[in-house]
Amino acid sequence: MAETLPDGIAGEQKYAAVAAAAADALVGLDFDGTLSPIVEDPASARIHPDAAATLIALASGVKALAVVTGRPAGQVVELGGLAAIADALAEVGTELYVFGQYGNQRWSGSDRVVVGPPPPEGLAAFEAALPAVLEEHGASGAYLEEKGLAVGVHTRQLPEGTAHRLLPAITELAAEHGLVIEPGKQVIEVRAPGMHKGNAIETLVAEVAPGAILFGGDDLGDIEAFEAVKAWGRSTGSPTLLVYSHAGSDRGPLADLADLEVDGPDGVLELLRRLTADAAQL
Ligand SMILES: O=P(O)(O)OC[C@H]1O[C@H](O[C@H]2O[C@H](CO)[C@@H](O)[C@H](O)[C@H]2O)[C@H](O)[C@@H](O)[C@@H]1O
Repeated sequence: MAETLPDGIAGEQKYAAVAAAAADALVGLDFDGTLSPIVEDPASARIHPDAAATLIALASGVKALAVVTGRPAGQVVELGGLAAIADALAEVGTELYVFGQYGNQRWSGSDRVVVGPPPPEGLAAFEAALPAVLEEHGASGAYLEEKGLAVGVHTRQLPEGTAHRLLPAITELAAEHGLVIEPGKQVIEVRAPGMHKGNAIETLVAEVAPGAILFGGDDLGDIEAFEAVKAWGRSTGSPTLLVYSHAGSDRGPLADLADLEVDGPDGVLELLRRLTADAAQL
C-alpha cells in the first residue's frame, strides 16, 4: 500500500488527478531502487520479478512509458528485459522509451538502437589518474563501473563514510578533466557536464505531448527529473505525481520534493497496479 508523506492528503489528490487523466499520462520511472531492488553488486541488479507484468498491464491505460536511468541504455534494456516489454507494449500501441546515462543516451521500442554521444574527452585521462587518488584515500578496493560515457566509483563494499571522504578529491580530479560528479547511493559517478534526467523529461514532453506525468525515483540523480516534472505541471496546469521509492533507513532530499512515498520497488509496482485498476474504470 502506498504510504503518504505528512502532506499526504495533497499527494492523494495529486494521485487522483493523474489517475483521472491516465489515458494521456506519461509514466516515467528510474531503474535502480525504483524498478530494481538495490543489491550489493551493480552487475547483479535485475528488474523486479513483477515489473514486466505490471508495466504491460498498465500500458493500455496510459499514453507512454519511460525508463530514465543513470545506467547505460543498452545495459538497462538487458537487465530489465525491456525489449520483450516493448514488444508487448507495441501490441497495444504504447511506446516504451529508455533514456540512459542521465539523458545522454536513448533507446525506444520503435527504434531499438542506442543513440548517444561518444565518451567525453577527459574520461580516459581521469580514469588513468583515479587509482592514485583512491590509494591516497585508502579506497583502492572501490569497484569501478565502466559505463562508456562515465565511470562509477562504488564504495558499498568499503567502510561507511568512504564515499563522503572521497568526494572532494574526486570532484577536483573530475573538474581538472572537464568532468562533473553525480553522487548516488554509495557511488560517485564521473561524467560529462550538461546533461541530466530533467533534460530527458523535457525531450519526453516534446515527443509524447502528455496530459499528465507520473515520475518515480529514489536518489539524488532523480532530482532534476522531479524538478522538470514540477515545472511542467506548474506551466501547463496539468496533473503531476512525484513518487519517492524509499528503501532502507536513509531518507534523501528527494523525499522533500515528492508527493507520495512508497516502499521501494514493491511499493512502486503496487502503486502502478492501483493506477492500472483506476484507469480501467474511466
Ligand atoms: O538512475 P538509476 O537507474 O537509479 O541508476 C543509478 C545508478 O544505479 C546503480 O548503482 C546503484 O545500484 C546498484 C545496484 O542495486 C548498487 O549496488 C549501487 O550501490 C547503487 O549506487 C548503477 O550501478 C549505476 O550505473 C547507476 O547510474
